[in-house]
Amino acid sequence: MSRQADSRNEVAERIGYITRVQSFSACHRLHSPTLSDEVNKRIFGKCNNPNGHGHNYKVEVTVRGKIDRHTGMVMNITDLKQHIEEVIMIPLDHKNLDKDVPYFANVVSTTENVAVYIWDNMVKQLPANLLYEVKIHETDKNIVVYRGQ
Ligand SMILES: Nc1nc2c(c(=O)[nH]1)N=C([C@H](O)[C@H](O)COP(=O)(O)OP(=O)(O)OP(=O)(O)O)CN2
Ligand SMILES: [Zn+2]
Repeated sequence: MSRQADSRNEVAERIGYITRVQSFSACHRLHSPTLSDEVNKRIFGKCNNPNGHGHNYKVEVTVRGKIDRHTGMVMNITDLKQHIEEVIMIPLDHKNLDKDVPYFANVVSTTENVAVYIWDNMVKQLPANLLYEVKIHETDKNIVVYRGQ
């Protein structure tokens, strides 16, 4: 091993990324309380159906941080699983997002806003500066990324 590599092994910090994937099922209706019924129908089309529609969402939660030289981990995935259970599964799985989740009473339940909801709650639970990205597959074709900006 070269001297440079030796010195990197001794002092340099390695940055790693961990992604945990979690699926949940929920229904919703795209409808903005700040727009008329007519405009809602025009903008959201079939997704404004008064009785709603459902998705099998797939969420990817990514954390970024130093690989601890003692544990070999950015964070323990067992802990990440527990946070995902509390932030995603308990409040959102098998729920009507608009009616069961108070946050969406006045916030349109687009996938962008679901990603913001997950980010805002996940960031409260994780150690500072660890959360990197929330990616949601609403369908196989519709994917949203939010990085807290
Ligand atoms: N910017 C956004 N646009 C739309 C969202 C959203 O969350 N953000 N959501 C919807 C609808 O809720 C719905 O998810 C769209 O479903 P659909 O068009 O059926 O999904 P696909 O594109 O995968 O289906 P195809 O019919 O095969 O194209 C709409 N817009
Ligand atoms: Zn939808």
